[in-house]
Amino acid sequence: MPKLLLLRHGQSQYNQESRFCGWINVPLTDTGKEQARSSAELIKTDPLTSKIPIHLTVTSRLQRAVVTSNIILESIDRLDMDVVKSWRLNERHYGSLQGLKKNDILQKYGQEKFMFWRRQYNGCPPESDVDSEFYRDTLKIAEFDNDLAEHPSLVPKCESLKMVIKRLKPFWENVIYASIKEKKNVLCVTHGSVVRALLTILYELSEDEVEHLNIPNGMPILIDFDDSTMKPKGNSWKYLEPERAKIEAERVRNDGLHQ
Ligand SMILES: O=C(O)[C@H](O)COP(=O)(O)O
Repeated sequence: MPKLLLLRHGQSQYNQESRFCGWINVPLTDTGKEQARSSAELIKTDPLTSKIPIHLTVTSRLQRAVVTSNIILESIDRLDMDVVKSWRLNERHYGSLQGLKKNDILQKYGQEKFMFWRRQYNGCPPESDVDSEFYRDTLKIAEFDNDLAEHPSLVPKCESLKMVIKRLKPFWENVIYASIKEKKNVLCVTHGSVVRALLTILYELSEDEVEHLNIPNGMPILIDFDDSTMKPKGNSWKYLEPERAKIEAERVRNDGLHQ
């Protein structure tokens, strides 16, 4: 039964500072690195995953995900593994909110608008100013990711979850799902919005269901695929640590709500 191990990167500098991050290429904090090591430990020891050979790792172009995957691969002694990196696994582009403190945006625009931008399926933040310092990392990724360099019209200035699903689908079909169909196990280390987007694709979540989904840092999710239908088994995904994931997801939901 092929498997997908899916997780959000460990805590980043902007997670710690409660700032909108998107495509700004901030590093992991020490806590984030520790979370990556704990994820690896869990993958190595949990009876559901300890015997599973991982065949392919996929991650984004942002260092918080790349470093999380490197730490995991080093900890499970699989630095030899093929790793595919793509902008299509990048966090949702948070437009002109990138770099700003979440609570400042809440105070300025109110909770309804704040949560619309953070969680609604069609919630697209205002566009980035392409000359601003907060757009520099976007331009750098656009230059060095071949796929994006060849399709400059795809470089985002802001994104809703709906837009993330659209740009993610080709990578899902051609890389992740293509490997799963060959009975390979895939590790995908990505970002909160991309995990939400993948779960929406896999479980056909409604706009309302995905609006209430919050993804904690560094907590592996296991998805088994049925050998004959090649669809996810059961009607939901499994966190390796479900109780802790619930608590941490609530913390993510409340990010920025208090000063
Ligand atoms: O890009 C970001 O700011 C975070 O990684 C996700 O933030 P959110 O939980 O506010 O969407």
